[in-house]
Amino acid sequence: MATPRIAPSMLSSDFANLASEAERMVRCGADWLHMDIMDGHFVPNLTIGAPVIESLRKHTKAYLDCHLMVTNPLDYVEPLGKAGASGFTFHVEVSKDNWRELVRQIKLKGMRPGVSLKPGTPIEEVFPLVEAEDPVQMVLVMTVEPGFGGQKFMPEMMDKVRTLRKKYPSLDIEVDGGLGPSTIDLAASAGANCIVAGSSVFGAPDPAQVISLLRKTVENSQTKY
Ligand SMILES: O=C(CO)[C@@H](O)[C@H](O)COP(=O)(O)O
Repeated sequence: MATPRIAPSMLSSDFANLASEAERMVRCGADWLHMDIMDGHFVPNLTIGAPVIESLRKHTKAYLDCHLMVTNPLDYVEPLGKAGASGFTFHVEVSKDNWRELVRQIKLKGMRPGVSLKPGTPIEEVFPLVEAEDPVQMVLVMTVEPGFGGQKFMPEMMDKVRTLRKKYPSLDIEVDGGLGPSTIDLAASAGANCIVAGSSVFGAPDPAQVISLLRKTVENSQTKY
């Protein structure tokens, strides 16, 4: 069984107070901190890069789950490894020719490799990466178009999660976009165990309560599939 991981998306935090926001999320029960790295090219938004991860690393020991929404992920491996990133999840759409090299480099730099796919990308495209001799260790199924927080969850993406869970019982399957108390049932019952949640956590009067509810829902669902 895959371990439940609740990962608040720091994209919804107050970037001017990133260190204290990170500490607050850890105090509220976050397992991972989800860091959205966007290059303004792969997606129409620009966020943070290795220098910010390096600064944040000085203030927290938390697992920094980096999601690379960038056109050239290979360029980010060395700087992010040095900066102290924990997970490095790249997009399959831009890595068709070099994913083996990417996975190799990510591991070499001490990070955990993951692959992500946009809503329009068929799930079959990630199978070779999970089944490789040197495989990715997580698949991140996007449940919104990547680029911005606060969008509506796409329930039709749950077919992808179900397919993955059936094929790979112990794989880390992460979902990202529009997750919160009203959508977690669908994601958890489909088989997701890593839950990224931005606005539902940061916008809640009691983020700890939301994080706890997300975790309990994942735990309860795991006994049923
Ligand atoms: O990667 C992304 C958006 O591209 C996400 O991580 C969002 O930041 C999630 O935010 P919510 O949909 O939970 O508000």
